[in-house]
Amino acid sequence: MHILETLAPVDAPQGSAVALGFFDGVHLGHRTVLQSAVDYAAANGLTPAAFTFLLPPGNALKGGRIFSVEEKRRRIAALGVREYQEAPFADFCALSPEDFVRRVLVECFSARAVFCGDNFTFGAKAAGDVKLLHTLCTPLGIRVCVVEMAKYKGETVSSTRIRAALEAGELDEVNAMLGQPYAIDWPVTHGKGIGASRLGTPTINQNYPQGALQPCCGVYLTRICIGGQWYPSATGLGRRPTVDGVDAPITCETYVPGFSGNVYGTRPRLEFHQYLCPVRKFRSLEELHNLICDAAEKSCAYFSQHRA
Ligand SMILES: Cc1cc2nc3c(=O)[nH]c(=O)nc-3n(C[C@H](O)[C@H](O)[C@H](O)COP(=O)(O)O)c2cc1C
Ligand SMILES: Nc1ncnc2c1ncn2[C@@H]1O[C@H](COP(=O)(O)OP(=O)(O)OP(=O)(O)O)[C@@H](O)[C@H]1O
Repeated sequence: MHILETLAPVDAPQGSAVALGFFDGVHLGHRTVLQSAVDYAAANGLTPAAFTFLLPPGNALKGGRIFSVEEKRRRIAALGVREYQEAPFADFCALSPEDFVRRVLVECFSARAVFCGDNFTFGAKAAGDVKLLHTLCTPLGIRVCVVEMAKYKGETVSSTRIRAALEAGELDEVNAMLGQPYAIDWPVTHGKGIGASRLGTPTINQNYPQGALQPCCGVYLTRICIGGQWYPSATGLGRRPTVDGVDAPITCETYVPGFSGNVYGTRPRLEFHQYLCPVRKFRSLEELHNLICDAAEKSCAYFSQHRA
């Protein structure tokens, strides 16, 4: 997938079929939009493309980010999008709906067809809706394809709903709506070294950056990809009441049984598969050690049954 980080013409000599949206989570609905554009492009000799955008970290327009920029790109690339435009929000947010169609769809994408869901809005202050998109695109020979809204348990899937489920610790619901396990890939940082020196369970620390949505604190069964290999693992996300004060920062730490190696500075992918229990204050480090080993055993058992 070719990534353009500015509002500039993409490589689409025969024109493109473009999926439109922010796509945080690349959830079931987003997948339908993106896949429809890819399929339409293949059937009509067009370039499969997506238009999305970057919001500054503190921007609350879309809530906390479900995925890193890289994770979102990875999932969209896997669907077959070839030209991916990720413009800074500030570069186009003041455009009127008419100017959005001209500057973005015509001048950047040479769009022949655009794909979105029923709730898609565009242009300054989200003034344009699907009806206006039809009105503006049809005379220009751009086909507007509105996909059916994806539902889960009878209700529309949305990034907002997935954020709420993540915060509530409803990981099964989250993963069902995403269509793939929730995952992070934050850089590995140094912890206090207690895990390796005093607990016998060294951990990989991947703390959430500003602007990222932090899921419900707790202990999770996870798997982690290091050097191209997946390992069952157990992750503690929370304040570590056993070793830290109550107002210490939240950390995200993963114990990978059987793994030893230096991963500082790398960005391993960590997939969350099951919520196990809340984080607790233990009376001794031994009890904490037992919890971590027990969670790791459960993870190994889980992945020996569920080949992902
Ligand atoms: C699977 C797992 C579960 C954890 N659960 C808890 C917990 O319930 N209570 C707690 O105080 N700390 C918990 N932790 C965090 C540990 O306190 C932390 O990993 C340990 O102190 C090592 O910290 P370090 O990275 O600074 O060396 C957990 C860690 C893991 C990996
Ligand atoms: N459930 C869904 N089914 C089909 N398409 C959807 C669905 N949800 C969103 N879309 C479409 O996917 C594209 C990206 O949408 P957007 O990123 O705004 O997602 P969202 O899930 O509605 O997010 P939020 O909850 O943050 O508003 C848009 O074209 C939108 O219309």
